[in-house]
Order: sequence, then C-alpha cells, then structure tokens
Amino acid sequence: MSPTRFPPHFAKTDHRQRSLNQMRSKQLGLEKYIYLNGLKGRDSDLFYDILLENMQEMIPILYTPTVGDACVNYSHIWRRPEGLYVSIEDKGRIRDVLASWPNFNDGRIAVVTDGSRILGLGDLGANGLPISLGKLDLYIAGAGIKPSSTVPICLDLGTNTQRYLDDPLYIGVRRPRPLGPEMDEFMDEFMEAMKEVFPTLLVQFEDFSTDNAFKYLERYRHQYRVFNDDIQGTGSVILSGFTNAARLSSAASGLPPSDQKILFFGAGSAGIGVAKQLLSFFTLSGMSPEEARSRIYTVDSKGLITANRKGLQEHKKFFARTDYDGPALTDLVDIINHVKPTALLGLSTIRNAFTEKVVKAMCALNPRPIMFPLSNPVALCELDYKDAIEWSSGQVIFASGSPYKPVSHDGVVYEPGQGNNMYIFPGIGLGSILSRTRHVSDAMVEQAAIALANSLTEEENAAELVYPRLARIRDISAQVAFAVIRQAQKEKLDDNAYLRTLPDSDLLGLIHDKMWQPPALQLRSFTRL
Ligand SMILES: NC(=O)C1=CN([C@@H]2O[C@H](COP(=O)(O)OP(=O)(O)OC[C@H]3O[C@@H](n4cnc5c(N)ncnc54)[C@H](O)[C@@H]3O)[C@@H](O)[C@H]2O)C=CC1
Ligand SMILES: CC(=O)C(=O)O
Ligand SMILES: [Mg+2]
Repeated sequence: MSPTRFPPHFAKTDHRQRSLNQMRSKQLGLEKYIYLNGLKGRDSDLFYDILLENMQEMIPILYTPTVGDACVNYSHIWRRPEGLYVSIEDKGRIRDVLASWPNFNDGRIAVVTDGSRILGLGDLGANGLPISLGKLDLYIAGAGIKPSSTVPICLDLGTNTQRYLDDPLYIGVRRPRPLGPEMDEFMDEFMEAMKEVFPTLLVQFEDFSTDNAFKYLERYRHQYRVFNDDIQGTGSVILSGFTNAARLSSAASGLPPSDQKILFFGAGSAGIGVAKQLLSFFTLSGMSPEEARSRIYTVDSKGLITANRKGLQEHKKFFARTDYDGPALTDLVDIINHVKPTALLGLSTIRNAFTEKVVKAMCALNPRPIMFPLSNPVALCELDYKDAIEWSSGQVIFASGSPYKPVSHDGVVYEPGQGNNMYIFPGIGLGSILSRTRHVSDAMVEQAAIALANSLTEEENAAELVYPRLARIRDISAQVAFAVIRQAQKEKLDDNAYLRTLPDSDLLGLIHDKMWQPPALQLRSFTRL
C-alpha cells in the first residue's frame, strides 16, 4: 500500500463539523447509526467528543428508537467485531473466552444481554449486541466511564425466532434457546467466570425475557455485583418521574400526592419491576406496605390481573387483585372506569393502546392525569405525544420511554418527559464503581431515584418537567452516583474507605473529576502529522 498522509492543511479545518455534516446528510436513522458506528471504529475520541456536544440529536440514534432497527437488522449491517459474544457452544471454557477481551484488567462495567427481549421487539438472538453497545455509550457519555472500562457482551444462546434461523446471514448459533437446567448451568458458569476474569466489574443484565430477568437477578444479586436494568433501573427512573408528576397532579386536584392510584398496562419484567419500586412512592409518605400495594393495579394481555385467575405466572401474583371476582375485565376503558386510576403506565409493547377514549376516560377522572406510555421503541409506544396533548387539551402529565419532540397546541408549547432508565443506570454504575460496592441494594436503587427526582433545576421545575434535560446528563449522573455511594457506605457495602472521609462537596467534586473526557482534538494525532 502506498504511504498515506493527512492533507497538510487538514488540522486547520473543523473535523468535528465535517463528521456531524456527514451524519446529518444521511436520510434514514439506520444510515446515521451505521455512519456513527463506523466513526466510533475509526476514531472513538472524535465520536465521543461530538456525542457529548450533541446528546439530544445523537442519543436517539445510538439508543432508542434507532438502536431497535440496528438490532433487528444487525446480521445484515454487521461491519466489524464490536463486543464480546459468549456462545452456548463455549460452555466449559467460558473463562478463556472472557479472558480474550483486550485490557480485561480495565473492565469495570459490562452490559450483558441474551437478546431474548430487545426493547419491545422480542427475541432477536445474537442481533441483540447493539443494545449493549448503546447502553455503554450512555455510560461513557452520560457518566464519564472510560471507554476501555466498558465490556459489551451478547450471550449467543440461540433464538426462537424462525426468520433468523432461516436467514443465511444470521450471525448467531442456529438452535432454539436452551431451557431450564441447560440455561442455568451456562449462566452459573458465565457469572463465576466473569468474577474471575473481571474481579471489580459491575454486571448490568439487559433485555432478558421476563422469566429469566427475574430469575437471574434473584439468583445472583447477593452473590455478585449485578443489577437488572429493566427491573431495577426502570423502577428507579419511574419512581423519580412519578414523584415529580404526582406533585404537579396534586397541585391541580388539591388531593395529597399519596392519593394516587396507579394502573399498569403491561405486567412483564418492566411493568412489575416499576410497580414494585413505586410501592416506595407510597411508603416514603408513611403508608403501610399493604396499603401501598392496594393502590396498584396491573393488566396483562388477558385483562385486569386478579388472584382468582388460573395459571397466573409467579411474577404477577404479588399485585393480583383479591377485591374483584366478577367477569374478566379486558377492555381498557372498562378497567379504567372500574379502577378509577389517577395514573396509567404502559409497559405492554402495544402501539397506540392508549386510544382517544382511554385518554378521555383518564381526563374525566382527573384534572391532570399522569400518563406514561413507556414501551420502546417509538413504534411500540402506547400513546404518541401529539395525540396525548390534543385529546387532553394539554392536561396530561406525560413521559414516554423513547423521545418525542415538543408539541404546540392552542398557542402553548408542551415538552414531553422521557421516562427511560438512561437517566439512572449511568449514575448507579458510576457510584458502584467508585465506591467498589459489593452489591447493588434496593436502598441504593431507591436513593438513586430520589436523587434524580431532586436534580431538576428551578427552570426545569417551572417548565413543569418531570425529568431533567438530557444535556445535563453528566451533572445528573454525578448526583445519582453521589446518592448511591452514600447509601453503599450507610449499608457498609462499600470498599473504598477514602470516599468515606470526604465531605459532601468534595465527594461530588471527586465524582466529576473522575469522569473521562475525550482528549481535545487539537492535542491528538492530526497535529503530529
Ligand atoms: N422506558 C423504559 O425505560 C423501559 C421500557 N421498557 C419497555 O417495556 C416494554 C415491556 O418490556 P417487558 O416487561 O420486559 O416485556 P414483556 O413482554 O415481559 O411484558 C409485556 C407485558 O405486556 C402485556 N401485554 C401484551 N399485550 C397486551 C395487551 N394487548 N393488553 C395488555 N397487556 C398486554 C403482557 O401480558 C406482558 O405482561 C418493552 O417495550 C420495553 O422496551 C422496558 C424497560 C425500560
Ligand atoms: C429502555 C430499556 O431498557 C428497554 O426498553 O428495554
Ligand atoms: Mg432494557
């Protein structure tokens, strides 16, 4: 190959702007994703540099909604190895596979998916890797974790999605998913090997199908440094936004925030994870756990979940109603009229399930109903923001899982919230890493939620936002990490005595100082040439 050289005047030009222009010139979200991924491979410092400056624009590409398209099509858009695949065929030698990761001594945070429930898109098998990559980009951009400390992992265990098994380009192992003991043995070996190879690393379980999400969180949470983002991260982020939303709703109704009654549409890992975390919304205000539970109702594909239903899955039993034994209630408007909720949360993957009738039924019961359609990506969201504002004349207090743009109605501009675990997991990770906590406790997750709820500025509160603006994510992650560290210390789960000696302002300062920054472009290779 002939020698190459940068054009001599290249360093005088704005390569950041050039890269942004190239990304912006692509029409489709997926094309932008492919471009940005290529850029990350060529020059990761530049990639993170422009990501930090353009969060609002780039996060919806690298994360939900576009990462969903990237996952669905990953076998076809694959360019280069980007993460670590651990295959069911590696059973017996998983330790060696993990040890092949470059700089494994640096590993501090792994996002691990088995691809079995990517966003609301179902079993995508080995195509699930981009979700781990996207979450880790948020750790890097949002919490300043060093890129070399992040380990994206996809467990390649097979898939039950026939169209992938039939696709000649599918990059995963072609077999159905393992069941019961075969899966348990794999997971036990994997977790043990993770601890051996990456002794100080935090594992984030991501997008496992609901049964396995609950099962492996319980199996490992007291043994390893692990948390489940969909159950705990989502629970925490919604507790936070809900606390702020209830304050706004109370101001309109004149009723105390603890008068809220919450209806969950969708009772999977996310729905039940959030419902359990929202118990604290009531208990923190002095309510008994039993009373708190009575204020939560859950709905699945068969309707209102009642205790008398035959064959109810284990994770649905806790919130199953014992106060209704009439005919099954399956229509959402009927359920709303029966329950009379103040809040309706969607984690069902059913697009447009919150119809005009549903919105109007909620508005008839409350001056400012809370409506959080949280399913991802946008194509599976229960309610579009524009419809929510139009059908309620701006009454609803809204947060969705994926981003929506502000909406103008009757001369007023309304801003949606984004109720997504991206506001929480980077701070939980950073706090856990810095304090070297042995486990991620329920109280740490709860304190993270409270810190996020309190992180809104005066301006954000005045604009009636329920979540802070994304551009401040590093500041927010620092506040979340601070709360996590202090809680770890309180429970004596931490292993960093120095942090205990620091007064609050110094600890917050240290958290900010520890955040990785992409090296300034001028100081990098271009000027050397
Ligand atoms: N906003 C956020 O931060 C997060 C959002 N999610 C989203 O939550 C959604 C659900 O995730 P999982 O709970 O893991 O999935 P899942 O598939 O286990 O749960 C879906 C639930 O919806 C119910 N459902 C399905 N069809 C229904 C219908 N027609 N009527 C009523 N209920 C119906 C199912 O019975 C099940 O209980 C996904 O779209 C995911 O992207 C998940 C985690 C975080
Ligand atoms: C946001 C997220 O974790 C999910 O939709 O699964
Ligand atoms: Mg998830």
